Amino acid sequence: MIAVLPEHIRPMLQDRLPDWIEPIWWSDPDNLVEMAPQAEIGWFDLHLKPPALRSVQLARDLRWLNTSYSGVDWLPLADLEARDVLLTCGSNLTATQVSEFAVMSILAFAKDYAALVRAQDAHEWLSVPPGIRDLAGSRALILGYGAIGRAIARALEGFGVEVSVVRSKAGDGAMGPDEWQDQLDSFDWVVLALPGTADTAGLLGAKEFAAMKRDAVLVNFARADIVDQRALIEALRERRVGGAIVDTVDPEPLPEDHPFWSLENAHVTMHLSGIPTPASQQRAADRFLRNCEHFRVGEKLEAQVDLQRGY
Ligand SMILES: NC(=O)c1ccc[n+]([C@@H]2O[C@H](COP(=O)([O-])OP(=O)(O)OC[C@H]3O[C@@H](n4cnc5c(N)ncnc54)[C@H](O)[C@@H]3O)[C@@H](O)[C@H]2O)c1
Ligand SMILES: O=C(O)[C@H](O)CO
Repeated sequence: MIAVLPEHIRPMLQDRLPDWIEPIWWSDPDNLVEMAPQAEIGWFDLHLKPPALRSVQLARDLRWLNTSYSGVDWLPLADLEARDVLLTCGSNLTATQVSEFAVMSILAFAKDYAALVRAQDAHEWLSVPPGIRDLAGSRALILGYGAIGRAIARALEGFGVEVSVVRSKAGDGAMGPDEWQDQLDSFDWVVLALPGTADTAGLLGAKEFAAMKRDAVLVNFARADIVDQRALIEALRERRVGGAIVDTVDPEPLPEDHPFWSLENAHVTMHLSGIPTPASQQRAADRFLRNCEHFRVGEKLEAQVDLQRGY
């Protein structure tokens, strides 16, 4: 069976692929578009890049599509479902690194680490700390309690933060999707770790920012369109919220004159938190090989996306 696979994963896969797989290695977007029509199994990693979508469209023999990305909102899910294509994603492959980025940014915001760096650059000895927030004793609401939400919760709890969580079904101490809105005024950090789906689009807008504590910080390591970007910019300008840490923004990359660059209370982390590292790529390769065995015998695949639900 022909599998069109990424060249950069080749060293981790090559000698371990089962003999029923005939690999074809792609290395750049044009190359992928060219090879896609042959793919029965495809591993396409080109988040938000037009050639990825073109390749999915051209791969008419595709039976299983794999991606290292956790969020699959950029893929034509209804089309894949209509074509009976199985989709596996990168859920849990980068959760620890995303959570490290999230907690780093929260700490940097709390202590105003950027001001320390600026002071050092200016050879200026500060006599008072620029940031006076403590994590210990603060309260965080984490929306989305999957791989990333859980990793962020564990890390924040380690700093003494009191964490409340929301997932798609209430239970085991987690709130359900409609139970958090009227409690927004009790959190210092509102952290998004949700998938981008029809249900989560525009989940936070002017109404939610008005309900948050005036010094609360929105932390978005999920998807930009979960947040009404315009309303967030307005809330930041008018200081109706304390700040925002945004890993994902719309558009990406941000244009030169975008307000997020210059708003003092906005911290931009440039969607870098989930960029694959050698360790996460190794995990991706190992999972792909396990999934080859599941696929061969018709078993459910690891990290298989529910195409109707969208994650
Ligand atoms: N910033 C980055 O670089 C980066 C990296 C990886 C993932 N992500 C984003 O983070 C998302 C979450 O990743 P994950 O691996 O933790 O996913 P996951 O599938 O493990 O967890 C998703 C969680 O969201 C919950 N959820 C879904 N819809 C909900 C709703 N309407 N209300 C409340 N909870 C809901 C689910 O119950 C689950 O707990 C991804 O879909 C992706 O969009 C971003
Ligand atoms: O979903 C993911 O894995 C990251 O956001 C990269 O797109």
